[in-house]
Amino acid sequence: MTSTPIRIATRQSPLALWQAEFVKAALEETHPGLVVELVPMVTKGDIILDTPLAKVGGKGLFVKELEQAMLDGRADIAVHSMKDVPVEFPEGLGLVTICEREDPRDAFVSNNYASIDALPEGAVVGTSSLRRQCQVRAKRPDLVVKDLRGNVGTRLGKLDNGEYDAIILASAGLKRLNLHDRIRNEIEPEEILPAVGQGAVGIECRVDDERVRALLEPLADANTTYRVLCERAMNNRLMGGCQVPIGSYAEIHGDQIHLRALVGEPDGSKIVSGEVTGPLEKAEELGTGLAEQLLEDGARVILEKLYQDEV
Ligand SMILES: NCc1[nH]cc(CCC(=O)O)c1CC(=O)O
Repeated sequence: MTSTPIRIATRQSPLALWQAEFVKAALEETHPGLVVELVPMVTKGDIILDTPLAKVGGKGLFVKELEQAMLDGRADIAVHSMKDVPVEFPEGLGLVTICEREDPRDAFVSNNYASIDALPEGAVVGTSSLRRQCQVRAKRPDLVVKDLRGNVGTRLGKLDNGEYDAIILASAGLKRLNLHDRIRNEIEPEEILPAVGQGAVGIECRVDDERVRALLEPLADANTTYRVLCERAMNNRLMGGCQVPIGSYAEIHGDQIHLRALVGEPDGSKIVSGEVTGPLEKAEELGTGLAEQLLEDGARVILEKLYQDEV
């Protein structure tokens, strides 16, 4: 079978390349004869590596160039970590496929300590995520949280240099890069709620590209899709980007979906949390409903201060 190749626009970090290769392999396996090519690109987020992301307006920093390539016809799809995908898409593009989720939990990584609880007073924890910072500080106000940027390898290097006593990373990223052995402790959602969509890979394409959409369809995982859409509906109502202290986690039990979520002050001094359970086919309504409840319960005050705008 000869056919036009499918071109995947991708960043060049090891994790981004792993994800693009994963989708390439899945497409080629599902559609024998199909040719899939990677189109490596550099995004603004890759260039501004020294400024804390929260200060440069993290939203979408890593995806704009990939989206432009799809709009210009230089690429057909882009593969994203769902937790980095912004709420809105440019006209003509959409997220059409969500693949099976890897471990959604955060991982505690340290050369000297076994868990957050085991850290001594004043220990330095590396993370640039306000969500992680908020939950770590809420649990252990005595710890010092220090900014930590760069791709997974860079972050591990900074830990090994002794700049931090421990760092927190997504388990999924470490597992994908064959770095499972660096995980000292899988942090359960009860301790730190993961980011919306964490551990799931999603695929974006031109919404009117019927051929590509049909080719992508078999790669979708129904359960992951319900869970991530539920989490994202909650996040969308809160207008959350990756730089807002919002955690959430949806799980499926039979035909029911259970969603937990929280919004906190970055310093952990206040956390508003809640949960909801309901029928799977109502996943998105449940997410929006939980967001409304969180706003009523105090999240509105926290978020309006962060956004300096009405929620
Ligand atoms: N924000 C960066 C990012 N985006 C996705 C992952 C990990 C994999 C995933 O969640 O799918 C990571 C690294 C991390 O947070 O440690």
